[in-house]
Amino acid sequence: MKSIDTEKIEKNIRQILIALGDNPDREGLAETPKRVANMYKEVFEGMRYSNEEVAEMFDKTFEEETGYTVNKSKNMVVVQDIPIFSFCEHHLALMYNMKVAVGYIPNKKIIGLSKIARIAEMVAKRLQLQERIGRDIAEVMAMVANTDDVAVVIEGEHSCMTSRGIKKGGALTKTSTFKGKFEEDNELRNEFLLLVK
Ligand SMILES: Nc1nc2c(ncn2[C@@H]2O[C@H](COP(=O)(O)OP(=O)(O)OP(=O)(O)O)[C@@H](O)[C@H]2O)c(=O)[nH]1
Ligand SMILES: [Zn+2]
Repeated sequence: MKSIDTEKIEKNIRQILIALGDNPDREGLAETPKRVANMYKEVFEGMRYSNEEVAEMFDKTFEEETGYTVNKSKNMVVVQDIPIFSFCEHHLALMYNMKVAVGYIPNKKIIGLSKIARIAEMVAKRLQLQERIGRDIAEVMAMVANTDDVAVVIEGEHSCMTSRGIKKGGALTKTSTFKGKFEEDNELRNEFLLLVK
């Protein structure tokens, strides 16, 4: 676990305000460096933890009592439409309208459903790439669920593409990550994609 140096962020945001030609001491801006530092602490919380540490944090599983996996090795659990925000590492720009779908095939134990959303949220709270958010979620899920059979689909809009640069508002990026049986078994992968459509 690492800590986020809010004092350093505060000092540097003040310098950015000066570089922008504004007066950091005027009333509206006086507390802005502190506010931004606190905001960064919140929205980049996931940078404090490795994927292993995130897995330990949300490792709430239940022995599989429902018979869900008995003789049906391919039964999957899917949680979709998990809303997240993130920040692209290239521009520090917001990724928004993001929705995550996570599927896995239980291996003797099942994960508390809210923990799946918590995992997605925590890894998104880093300087990210959409592709890497998918990989991070899949990696943490695999550790918590003790299975390699994990699928993640993410869609999102990137403000670095919609509000600046090429300015293509509405352009939607979709990424997928498949591990284990989802990677090997076309039928299974298609079933997952059909479920989350
Ligand atoms: N693969 C991927 N690319 C991203 C993501 N977020 C932002 N990018 C892209 O990262 C690239 C950075 O490209 P550069 O050419 O270095 O940056 P730039 O000059 O600001 O480029 P433009 O955005 O085209 O104006 C851009 O094409 C962004 O659209 C992401 O999550 N995944
Ligand atoms: Zn960007």
